[in-house]
Amino acid sequence: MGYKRVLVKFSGEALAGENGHGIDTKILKFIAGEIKTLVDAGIEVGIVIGGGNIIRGVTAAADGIIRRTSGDYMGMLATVINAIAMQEACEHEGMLVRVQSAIKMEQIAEAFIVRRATRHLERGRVVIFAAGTGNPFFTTDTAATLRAIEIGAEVIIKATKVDGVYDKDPKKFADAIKLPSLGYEQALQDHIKVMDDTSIALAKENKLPIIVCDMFTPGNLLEIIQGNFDRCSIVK
Ligand SMILES: Nc1ncnc2c1ncn2[C@@H]1O[C@H](COP(=O)(O)OP(=O)(O)OP(=O)(O)O)[C@@H](O)[C@H]1O
Ligand SMILES: O=c1ccn([C@@H]2O[C@H](COP(=O)(O)O)[C@@H](O)[C@H]2O)c(=O)[nH]1
Repeated sequence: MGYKRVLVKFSGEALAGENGHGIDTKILKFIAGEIKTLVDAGIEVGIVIGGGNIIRGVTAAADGIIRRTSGDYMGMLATVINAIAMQEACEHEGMLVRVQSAIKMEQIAEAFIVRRATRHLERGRVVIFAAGTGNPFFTTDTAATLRAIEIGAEVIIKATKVDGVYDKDPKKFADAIKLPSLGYEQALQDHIKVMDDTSIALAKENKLPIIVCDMFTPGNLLEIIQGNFDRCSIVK
């Protein structure tokens, strides 16, 4: 068993590394190396990267000076910055990469066209989907789930700072218990937070399994995609 076409959503926040903001090129290089192991294994890879290392709409709008919609567009632009950085890092590792943006910006990225994206994937190119869904009030988790469904990915993998889904936030509670496998309904009822409810509902409706794993464990992504679920959680 194993997957042939996957969508991996990487944490934007984690790109910042120890700086706490911006982009740490050592982390970019590490992630590109992990993506290369998938491409070398013949897996078709779509990618979404968050924007939390630069700006989130909710935070930008917190004191009422910036409107939420503007903050969200700023957040979507942040994901384009991350996508371009990741494209560079992947090309540096020798991969063929295309960035497709949900907001038109023809000088720096292709527009998102699903048929074109799938053609790139068939040809072994990594496709990075930028600018989220192109709409405010959504997140890159939802954008990643949407793109996964559109391109016919067999799974969405949320590669983040925790190694799975817990009964409560493990970054806040030392006694949090890991849940290796859970149903969509439970994930929605418990508001697991590691993925937002909109993305879980969309995945549920389209029977798309969600895997949550640690993005910093070398070899983790390939192992999971090849069918070893020991070091992750699966929502299905
Ligand atoms: N039930 C839970 N199980 C696991 N992690 C949880 C849970 N509840 C909250 N979290 C938190 O969710 C975080 C991951 O999701 P979040 O979308 O916030 O981060 P991200 O992957 O860095 O996203 P972005 O790309 O927007 O920066 C984890 O770092 C963890 O602290
Ligand atoms: O479809 C989308 C996706 C994202 N946004 C905004 O961008 C930021 C960054 O994305 P994260 O998922 O938080 O990493 C997000 O906070 C939103 O403000 C959006 O509006 N629509």
